Amino acid sequence: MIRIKNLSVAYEDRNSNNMALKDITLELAAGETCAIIGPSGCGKSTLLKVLAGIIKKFEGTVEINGQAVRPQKQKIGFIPQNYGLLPWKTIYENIRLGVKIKNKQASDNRQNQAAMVQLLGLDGLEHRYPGELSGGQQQRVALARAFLLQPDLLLMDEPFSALDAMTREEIQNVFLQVWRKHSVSTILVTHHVEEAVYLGRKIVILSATPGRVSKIIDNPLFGIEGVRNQQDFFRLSIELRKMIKEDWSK
Ligand SMILES: Nc1ncnc2c1ncn2[C@@H]1O[C@H](COP(=O)(O)OP(=O)(O)OP(=O)(O)O)[C@@H](O)[C@H]1O
Repeated sequence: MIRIKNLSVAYEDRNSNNMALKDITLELAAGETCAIIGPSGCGKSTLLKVLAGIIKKFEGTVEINGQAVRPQKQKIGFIPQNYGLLPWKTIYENIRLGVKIKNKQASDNRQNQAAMVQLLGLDGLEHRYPGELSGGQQQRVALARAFLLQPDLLLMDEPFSALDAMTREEIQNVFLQVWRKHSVSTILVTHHVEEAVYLGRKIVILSATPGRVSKIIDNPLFGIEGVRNQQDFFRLSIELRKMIKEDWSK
């Protein structure tokens, strides 16, 4: 369970306080996915950084499974916009990085790793370097690394934004396939309404700077096989787009 209560974050500039997030309250049940959508600069990345334990100075409470955020104790997977792969390490080493840091007896995980490599279609690429892979393949490596860690919480910051439309759809499906198997609690930041409807069990709309929660939508279409081609999917996407337009023009 992820519990955020009255979270406010301000960046200290030389002369003033720059409020990035204001009074955010949000709960996410274990194994749930949540898509965050908000205008540029409203504090989405800031929210992920608080949850990842990178930003430690804030007001309010943030708990992962009943405990304050402590990345040394909890397993938090973070996929940044550029995938966060180390260019000087092979794909094999990159995938192992998370478990290697967290679990000293990482040898137990070799079987899991082989299964994950197969699930994500990375067979045969293990000895290459990130620079020798396509964007979509690098995204798969980042997902394999995050899922292998079996994190308490997975954070993804616009992870599919650099991909072309077809690859994006394919990787979204890969994400859902792996998520179904491992049910990892996931918070995903996106600028795409359809992506929010496809991947978010909960959809959170944030208002313009400083980010506040404008709406939380329980998405009835999440996880339905083939939903992307159904009328309901288009209808909800249009409704959501309308809500967002109204909210952001306030
Ligand atoms: N290190 C920092 N110091 C001062 N201000 C910052 C810092 N990082 C972010 N900000 C400011 O905080 C606000 C929120 O930034 P953040 O990156 O969280 O927004 P975002 O919603 O992720 O934006 P985008 O959608 O454009 O990526 C912005 O006004 C930004 O200028």
